[in-house]
Amino acid sequence: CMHRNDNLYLEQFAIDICNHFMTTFCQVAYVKAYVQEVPWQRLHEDGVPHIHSFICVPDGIRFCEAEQCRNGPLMVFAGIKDLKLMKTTQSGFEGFYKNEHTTLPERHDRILCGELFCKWSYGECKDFDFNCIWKKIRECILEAFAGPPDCGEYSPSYQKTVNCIQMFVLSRVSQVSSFLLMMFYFSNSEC
Ligand SMILES: O=c1[nH]c(=O)c2[nH]c(=O)[nH]c2[nH]1
Repeated sequence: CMHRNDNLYLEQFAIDICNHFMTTFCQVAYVKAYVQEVPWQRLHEDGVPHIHSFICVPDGIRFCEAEQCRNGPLMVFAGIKDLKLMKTTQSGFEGFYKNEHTTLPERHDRILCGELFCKWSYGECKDFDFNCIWKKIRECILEAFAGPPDCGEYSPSYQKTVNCIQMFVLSRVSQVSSFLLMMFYFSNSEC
């Protein structure tokens, strides 16, 4: 059980586990440590923090991985999973390739709803402020998905939106050396 504390990184915990197994057992050839946060938030009543009660708010689960082969570099990855997002308007599906088999009509106003999974790598560096970078990437994802709060932004397809998010994150966060983003798209009846 880890407490949310700005000096404590999930990533550091995963790195420590890798180091522990590599240095303690000489027969170990490969270690991979996966750590994920459970998003408990303390309950508040009229602004007063509750002494013992919490609520689980899974609005994007933080996880990380540290991986090492003996004599190889220690690789660190982090990510967000189970992040459900929806746009109630300003979304369509248009401009896709069509031939004689195409039955799907173009749409210019629909609900876009999906679950995002993303994972990025930090390369070999271990001296980043992992908490700050994770928060920044989450903010970039939300900003690129939604657009400005007062007017939003039109999405011509979820593929285009996924691409915009990827470009936005890579342009804003230089510490990321690779970035994978997948969106599991829900049709309207599953939203
Ligand atoms: O944004 C979309 N991309 C698709 O590839 C697709 N396919 C589909 O049926 N609806 C949608 N919407």
